[in-house]
Amino acid sequence: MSEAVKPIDVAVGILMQPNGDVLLGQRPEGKPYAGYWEFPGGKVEPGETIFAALQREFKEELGIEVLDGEGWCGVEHVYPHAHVRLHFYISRSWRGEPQSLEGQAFAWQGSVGVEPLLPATVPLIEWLDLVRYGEAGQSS
Ligand SMILES: Nc1nc2c([nH]c(=O)n2[C@H]2C[C@H](O)[C@@H](COP(=O)(O)OP(=O)(O)OP(=O)(O)O)O2)c(=O)[nH]1
Repeated sequence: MSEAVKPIDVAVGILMQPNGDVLLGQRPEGKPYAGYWEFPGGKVEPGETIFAALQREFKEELGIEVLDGEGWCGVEHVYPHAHVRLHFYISRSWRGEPQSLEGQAFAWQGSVGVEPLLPATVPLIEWLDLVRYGEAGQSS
């Protein structure tokens, strides 16, 4: 079973504007979970640091340069297609305007209204609201 398989490291970036809005992208056709929404990112390549992978993915997917990032949390998830270990970073500092270089849709979101989200990302949204808006921002 999958416990013998080494998880695949994935670098995931949450770009956060001063008002708390965050950037989500929609997975393109041809990938597992096509059409699902996610925070931009991708697999870490051999020999690459997580943050370097994050910078490379943002350049490739969105044409922006991530200048700074703070490791936020790690989540492991076993999908039918892969066992992934997600490394989430929050970045408040980047250069350039996101462009859809791989044909994917993307959207800045305050309270996250796009769906469906990738299953491993769903629980993050509630935790993220605590980072963005504090306890007072919790609706229930
Ligand atoms: N980018 C991203 N990936 C996520 C999130 N949540 C989540 O479960 N994942 C999973 C889905 C995938 O199994 C994996 C990311 O791999 P990917 O296939 O998108 O990576 P990649 O762009 O390097 O893909 P490729 O080169 O193989 O085409 O992480 C998330 O919020 N953002």
